[in-house]
Formats: sequence, C-alpha cells, structure tokens
Amino acid sequence: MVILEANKITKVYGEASGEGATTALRGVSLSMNKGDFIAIMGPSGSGKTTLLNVLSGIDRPTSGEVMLAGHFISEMSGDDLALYRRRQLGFVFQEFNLLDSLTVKENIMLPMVLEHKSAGAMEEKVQKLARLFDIEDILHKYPYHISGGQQQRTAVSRALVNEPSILFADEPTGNLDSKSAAAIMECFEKIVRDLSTTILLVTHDVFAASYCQKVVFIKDGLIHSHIVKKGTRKEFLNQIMDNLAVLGGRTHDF
Ligand SMILES: Nc1ncnc2c1ncn2[C@@H]1O[C@H](COP(=O)(O)OP(=O)(O)OP(=O)(O)O)[C@@H](O)[C@H]1O
Repeated sequence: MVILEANKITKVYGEASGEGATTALRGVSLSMNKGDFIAIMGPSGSGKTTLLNVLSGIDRPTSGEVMLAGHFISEMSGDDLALYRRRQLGFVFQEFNLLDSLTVKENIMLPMVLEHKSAGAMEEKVQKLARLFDIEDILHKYPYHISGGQQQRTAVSRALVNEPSILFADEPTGNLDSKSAAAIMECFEKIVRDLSTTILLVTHDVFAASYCQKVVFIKDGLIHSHIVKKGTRKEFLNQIMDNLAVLGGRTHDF
C-alpha cells in the first residue's frame, strides 16, 4: 500500500527570479509503502530538511505534487492541511519539544485530548505506548526530571498516539548520547516490525541510518543514489560510509 508519493518536487526559497533565490530541491521523486523505514542522508545544505518539510506539509513545494495516504497535500488549503497534519502525521525533532508544564503522561495524551478522545481510550493508548517504549515508570514525572533519551521516547510516543499514517523524524538522535540513540532506533525498528509503522527520517548519523531498511542520498537538491539493507546492520553501516565518501564533502558535514 502506497503511503507517500512525491513527484518532481522543486523548492526555491525567495523570489524565483530574484537575486537572493536559493534552489533547495531540483526535482525529487520518492515513493514509500506502508511499513517502509527510510533515512535521507546528504551533505549539509543538500536539501534534506527542506525535503522532509515539503513531504510532510510543513512547507509547500514550488512545483510538483505530494500525495500522502491518498490525499494530495500540495493542493490542500492551509486549514485543511493543518488538521490533516495533526490527525494523520507524526513528527519527531532533534529538540524533544515536550511541554514542561505537563507530565510525561499528559504530554503523550495531548494529541488525543485535541481530538476529544475518551478518557478510557487515552489511558489504554498511553499504557500501551509506555510499555513499548519502556517509560511506564516515569509517566508521572515532568520532562525536566527525566533523561534526554526518556524525553525523546516520550516525544515518539506522543507522535504515535493518534496512529499516524507516517512518522517524520528530523535528526531524532541529534541530541542523544550513543546509548540513548541506539534505544530510540531500536524503538523505531520495533514499531516498524510490530505495528507496520512507516518512518521517514533525516539524519547525519550513520549509526542511526544503519537501522533503516533503505538510505536515500541527496546532493545539491537531487537524489543521488540509494542503498537497501541486505545483510547485517554493521555491514549496512559500512556500506553507508562508503556511499557518503563517494558523495563527497567533509566527513563532519554528514
Ligand atoms: N527558509 C529558508 N530560506 C532561504 N533558504 C533556505 C531556507 N531553508 C533552507 N534554505 C537553503 O536551502 C538549502 C537546503 O537547506 P536544508 O536545510 O534543506 O539542507 P540540509 O541538507 O537539511 O542541511 P543541514 O544538514 O545543514 O541541516 C540550503 O542552501 C539552505 O541555505
């Protein structure tokens, strides 16, 4: 089942004919099926975040179409799109973006509260996600009393609470130590395997990308190449490094 279909996406920031115009995407096409787990990698400034923002309706393409779960989001009005994003899409960012005045449990429930779900349904959902992400013991705590890894696992639970068609993650391990990063990526693997969640993530982190099924490399606003995991995660990690070396740029650009 096709979840995401992007066709010849371009994105120009500023007046297209003006002096300050920047062409961030030059005709990107991408397709994802239910249960796909894909990372986008590329040098700094290659257009990764722009692509994620356009595919998820945070930003609009200059030209091209984006279809998400059967809807052409590039044609939706602002209000419809905002509602669609809230109901159908999940987001995780480098900054955990939790509300400090709410407990872990209340943070996770928030998207369900906005949808006026019943108390029983919310409780059941929170318990299920808390078990899955090993945060059952901290549900009553506030974000500033838990670790970065626990905050990100809370943020992922919140992103999944309304059962989104797809989860978009921009540098989800960017603020985490390697152990917490591994925990998050293992959570992603688990939800892809057990719940058939569809995940698209942007990352500089080769280790994080090695958990994905496929890595798409972009350079100068165009898809340069892609690789699909066939062997072990370690083998895939080495393959990703080789591809990044071919892509060019300094190692710390990735
Ligand atoms: N709001 C904006 N206005 C103008 N130009 C922008 C804007 N956002 C991004 N750009 C430009 O578009 C290009 C692609 O940027 P983008 O942030 O998508 O790259 P990236 O691959 O995510 O980079 P990084 O890895 O450094 O986060 C860059 O040249 C950037 O300077």
